[in-house]
Amino acid sequence: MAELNTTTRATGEPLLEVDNVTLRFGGVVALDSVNFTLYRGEILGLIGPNGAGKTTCFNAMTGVFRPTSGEIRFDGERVSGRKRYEITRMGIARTFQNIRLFPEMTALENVLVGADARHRTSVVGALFRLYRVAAKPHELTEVTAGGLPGMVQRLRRAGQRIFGLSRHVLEERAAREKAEGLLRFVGVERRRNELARNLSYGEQRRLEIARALATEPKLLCLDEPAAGFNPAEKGQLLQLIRQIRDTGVTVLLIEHDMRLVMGVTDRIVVLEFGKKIAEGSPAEVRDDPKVIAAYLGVPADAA
Ligand SMILES: Nc1ncnc2c1ncn2[C@@H]1O[C@H](COP(=O)(O)OP(=O)(O)OP(=O)(O)O)[C@@H](O)[C@H]1O
Repeated sequence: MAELNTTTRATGEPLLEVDNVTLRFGGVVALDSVNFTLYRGEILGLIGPNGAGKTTCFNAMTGVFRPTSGEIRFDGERVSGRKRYEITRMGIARTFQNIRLFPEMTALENVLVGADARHRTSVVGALFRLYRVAAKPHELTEVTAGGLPGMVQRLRRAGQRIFGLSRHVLEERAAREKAEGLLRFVGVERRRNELARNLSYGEQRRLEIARALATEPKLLCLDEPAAGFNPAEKGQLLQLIRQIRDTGVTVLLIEHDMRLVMGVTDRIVVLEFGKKIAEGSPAEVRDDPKVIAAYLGVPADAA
């Protein structure tokens, strides 16, 4: 199935380096001296049987857990020890195994929240500021009170507020347009004003991807994005992942569906019991006796 892959667009330049990472939960060694590099522009699959350490690896990359030892570098900078929002701003976004949207917000608002994680001035904050400023009309009508100094001071304050407001309005408008573009990109633009909880399961999964893309990531980590999908939806997801990569975003994919993984990834890293047991092209990994043994549950030398 490797022939289904699009041409590798990786530049050969490392984007994310997992350097000898070990992560323990008490007595459980979830990651055991794991090493791999993700190259800019590639789609890398991270696979392995249940409990192999895939999600823990995502969690270590995105600041949920700190490695017990070893280091993760992104774009040359150390990730380990940074706060989650800092890592988002560095350019790593993710989706979750279990969908984590804001169910009582509209699809569009969910994407705006993603954009907000990135912006210097908060777009969501701007919406609230709009109400606050609109509630103070007396400051403009009383502008002549207090003589010339008071007038100048009030005019300056009003000017600053109006200037600040217009900047926020412009920023909010740009964010809205971008969010609508992302909803269009993932194919749920018709549902933009619908509450997230009313979207179908497949639409919610796509919405999660749009929200992650709104943070303008260099790297998008997808944790089992095809879980619960029918074959047609999996085919559409495969296309979407390729399109995401074609926009210049590097993709790290955890997925149990082998057809999807083999069809869309450029390279694959295989974990088992927290250790990396194989790495290579989809064809190499598919034919690796250690991988076959890990999946079939038989010793490698007997596979
Ligand atoms: N927060 C935690 N506390 C304790 N143990 C944990 C925690 N998270 C994961 N583990 C353990 O670490 C190991 C790796 O789990 P992880 O969820 O990373 O595997 P996975 O490869 O993502 O599995 P799956 O495919 O089932 O999602 C497992 O033994 C798991 O029980």
